[in-house]
Amino acid sequence: MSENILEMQNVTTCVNEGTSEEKEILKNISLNVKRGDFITLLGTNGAGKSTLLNVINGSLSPRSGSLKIAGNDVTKLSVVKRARFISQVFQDPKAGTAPRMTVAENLLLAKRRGQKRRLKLRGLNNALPEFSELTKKLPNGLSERLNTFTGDLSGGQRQTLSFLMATMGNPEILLLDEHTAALDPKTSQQLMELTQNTIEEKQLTCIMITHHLKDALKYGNRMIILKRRQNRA
Ligand SMILES: Nc1ncnc2c1ncn2[C@@H]1O[C@H](COP(=O)(O)OP(=O)(O)OP(=O)(O)O)[C@@H](O)[C@H]1O
Repeated sequence: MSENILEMQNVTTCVNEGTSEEKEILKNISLNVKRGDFITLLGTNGAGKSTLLNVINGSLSPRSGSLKIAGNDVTKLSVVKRARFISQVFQDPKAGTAPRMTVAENLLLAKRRGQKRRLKLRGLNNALPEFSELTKKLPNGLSERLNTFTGDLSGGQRQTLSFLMATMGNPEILLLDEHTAALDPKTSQQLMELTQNTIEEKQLTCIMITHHLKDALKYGNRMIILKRRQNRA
């Protein structure tokens, strides 16, 4: 398959625009991502990797250039509206889940993503067998913690849950921003294996930021290295 799922054309981004602190972060970046690509994104601290993901997820608007996802021009689309195409897992295990909700409640929210919001989490009991099945093969004993508040989970369990929630709806693009970096080596390795298996099984398109060249070479089919611009502070 050679269809481009993401087309980024000459994107330039700027922070603190119009002030003395104005700074260009990305300049004229063009990138085509094919459906099914698993891209690993490397670069030194401050090179602009997270900024690139922020432009894709819509939390940062480009100063110039354009962005298409699945053929739709999303350049001016808000983060919320882009959420039907994109899922992201962040480095911080606290970022992807609601701490005062249980694992099962979080999963139900993820399952109903894009549907009309309801005040009550109806249907939770009916969904429990499905969630039990979904989590059974996952590392960290998550299937034993379905009724635990996510705030009481370990970092590894929480990050595994965030990853499951991000991928259960088969997003067009999965963005991983150093999602294993806060975990111990063994847990990090388990989550990387889960990541690779899920991407393969669901044939997802993924861009993953990592600082580990070994992981970048092992897991991706394409590697991109962002270089920090010399004239930037
Ligand atoms: N809102 C902002 N205001 C000012 N500077 C910013 C802002 N966002 C990013 N930057 C700067 O832009 C540059 C790129 O940041 P970014 O977080 O994208 O880098 P990165 O490659 O992800 O770095 P790291 O590997 O450390 O996470 C950095 O110099 C950062 O300080």
